[in-house]
Amino acid sequence: MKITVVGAGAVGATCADNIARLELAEEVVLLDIKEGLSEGKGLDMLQTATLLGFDTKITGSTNDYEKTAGSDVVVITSGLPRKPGMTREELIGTNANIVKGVTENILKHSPEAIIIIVSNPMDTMTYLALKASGLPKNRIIGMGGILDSARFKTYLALAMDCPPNDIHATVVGGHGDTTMIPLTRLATRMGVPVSQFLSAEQLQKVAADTMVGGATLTKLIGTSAWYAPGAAVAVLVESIIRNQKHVFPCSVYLEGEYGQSDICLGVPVVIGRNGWEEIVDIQLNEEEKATFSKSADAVRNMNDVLATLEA
Ligand SMILES: NC(=O)c1ccc[n+]([C@@H]2O[C@H](COP(=O)([O-])OP(=O)(O)OC[C@H]3O[C@@H](n4cnc5c(N)ncnc54)[C@H](O)[C@@H]3O)[C@@H](O)[C@H]2O)c1
Ligand SMILES: O=C(O)C[C@H](O)C(=O)O
Repeated sequence: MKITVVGAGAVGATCADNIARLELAEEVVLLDIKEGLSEGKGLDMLQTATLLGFDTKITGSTNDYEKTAGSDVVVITSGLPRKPGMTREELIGTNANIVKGVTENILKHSPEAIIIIVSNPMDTMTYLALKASGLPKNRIIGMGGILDSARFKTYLALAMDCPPNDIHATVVGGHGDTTMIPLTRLATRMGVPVSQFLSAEQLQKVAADTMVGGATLTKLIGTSAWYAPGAAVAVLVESIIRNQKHVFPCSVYLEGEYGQSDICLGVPVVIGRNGWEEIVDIQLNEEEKATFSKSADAVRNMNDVLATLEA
């Protein structure tokens, strides 16, 4: 197996590091436009192999797509991150061109690849990659919901003072400060509804903290997060490579599911060797359906901006 990560910045390098440690492929290629960055970070990572005991070749590449040829999975993280006070949506002007160009270059050398989109605004970048590539819909996956769900579980665990791994909870909808939907009603602590442990006010605060989880970190760090995003990508790649069939919330192309069409939005999907293989219907209640529909409207408005950029 061969996996390429495009963008050797904070998120891309963390993805590559996790993927190498998990030995998900014989070779991981890290590509960036900044001269020497991916070669340097790749070599640094490779020098952890004897310390951490993994056996993955790591190749750096300054914009040479020949080196990515024959990749089974490609993760696109190239593009600007937001600064404190910004929304992810404000990145569209710069990142749309980057994501489109990278997608085209990747496919010239890896026509069979499954592509994971990380660059923001992620749902719109996923839609753009799908339209620009013409690939079958199951091979384009936007990563956001896995990260948002990890944050949701973390905040729930902190509020209940319990281990995060005892929590099952999911976030659907868009990967935006106002578009993501933490499904509080369905969250459980080992199968017991979290409402049995937390008041309505506490649950509301957990949901609100989850929604601005990325903004909170951006304010603290000065740029956006990378440890949890890198780990979230790695578990997604692992489910593909090892055909694990995990159900993860991912941004995928909807054709009537959840009442939406011609849009990429976060819903639970089965992830296996073919990419996303099936959409799982959560059976949202009326209130959740209305929130999902509002989230879709906001993402669709962003998708409409793409046409103005191309003009
Ligand atoms: N979907 C998510 O859950 C999620 C999570 C975290 C970050 N992000 C997004 O991921 C992106 C990257 O974040 P980061 O913190 O790693 O930023 P970063 O600035 O650290 O790294 C981005 C890298 O992309 C490179 N790049 C730019 N144009 C390129 C091109 N045409 N080809 C190859 N490389 C190119 C840059 O040189 C840079 O090294 C941002 O858009 C950020 O908003 C998304
Ligand atoms: O918050 C951001 O801008 C980056 C990313 O989408 C995140 O949620 O960490």
